[in-house]
Amino acid sequence: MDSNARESPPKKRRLGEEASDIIPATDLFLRCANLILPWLNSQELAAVSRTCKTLSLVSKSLTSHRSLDAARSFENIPIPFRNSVDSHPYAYFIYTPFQIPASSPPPRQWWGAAAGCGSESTRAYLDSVSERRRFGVSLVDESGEGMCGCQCERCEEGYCKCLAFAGMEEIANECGSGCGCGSDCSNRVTQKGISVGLKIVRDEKKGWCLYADQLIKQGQFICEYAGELLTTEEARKRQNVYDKLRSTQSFASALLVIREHLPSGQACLRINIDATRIGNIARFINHSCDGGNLSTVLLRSSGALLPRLCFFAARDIYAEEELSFSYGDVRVTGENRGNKLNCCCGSSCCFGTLPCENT
Ligand SMILES: C[S@@+](CC[C@H](N)C(=O)[O-])C[C@H]1O[C@@H](n2cnc3c(N)ncnc32)[C@H](O)[C@@H]1O
Repeated sequence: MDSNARESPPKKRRLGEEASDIIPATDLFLRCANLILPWLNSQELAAVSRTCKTLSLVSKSLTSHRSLDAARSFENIPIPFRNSVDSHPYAYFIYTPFQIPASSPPPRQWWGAAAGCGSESTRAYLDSVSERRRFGVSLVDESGEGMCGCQCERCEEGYCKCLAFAGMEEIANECGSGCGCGSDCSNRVTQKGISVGLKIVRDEKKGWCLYADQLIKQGQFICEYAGELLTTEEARKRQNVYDKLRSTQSFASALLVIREHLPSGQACLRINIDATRIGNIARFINHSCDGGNLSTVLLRSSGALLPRLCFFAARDIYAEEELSFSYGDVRVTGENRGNKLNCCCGSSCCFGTLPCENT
């Protein structure tokens, strides 16, 4: 027998090891990559993809999956990114469909791969989302015996006679965790998540923008503004950091300060929601000096401590229209911070600068 044609010696097996148990090293490497890479943020993914061809291919596939759904299956329908302006395929942030307490450091989230151990943790989180039914921070104890709420079994859209009779019409607008009606109740429109076609489109001047991807009828619910709930002290700290980042690089923050005037007219509740690191697709809604095409409503489900900022269509909105609202009055709030941003809303009444809150 020719020495070149000699068979290589059989691979040594450990006791009890079957031939079918041996996974080729490349397969094992690929499996590990598919388990680990979906947990990485965009910068980490880019760094890893430069190390070898296999990781570059896995990263490419993850990137294209990520660009197909900013909402990572947390919403009823996917919300894709569209970019014909530069080379950013998607924006990286952690997705939450509702307000959550501030988290430091931000958690990791599985994104971009169809199935695996990470997708199970996403599934568990999704189940807890539907369990909580978007009530927000609650005043109702675990047993469901609410401080407020009703025993209704059926309510009309936008109206529950128990909430009105209890003298709570100014405070609670939707049924919540203390109510007897179920999640199918028609007085829980904003708790059911996003049901209109949307997409996130890149603009040269404004960065990412939220667009309608279908006709949205006047009054239809779009989404709520979800993110981390911050104390005012933490909001001020973060705003300083964001201002500094913005002065050295292109950086878009999404920290919103909301003031709720309570029925007495005297007290004012201040809510700071930061969607910069953890948020939902509302973080892509840009400012328009003419008020835009969205109306904002502070909605509180019965039993909830804090209201939620919800966006509705202020008029019929056509597919391919950008969604926008007014961030505030530029003449009142714009004076205070030096670091002003140019407004590119394009409306005929544009003030030239973006409103900025002195947090
Ligand atoms: C809540 S984010 C909106 C999404 C943002 N465009 C992005 O790329 O992530 C707010 C930031 O968007 C930009 N922006 C919003 N409205 C704008 C406008 N009318 N003109 C220019 N930039 C705008 C500013 O950088 C602002 O700080």
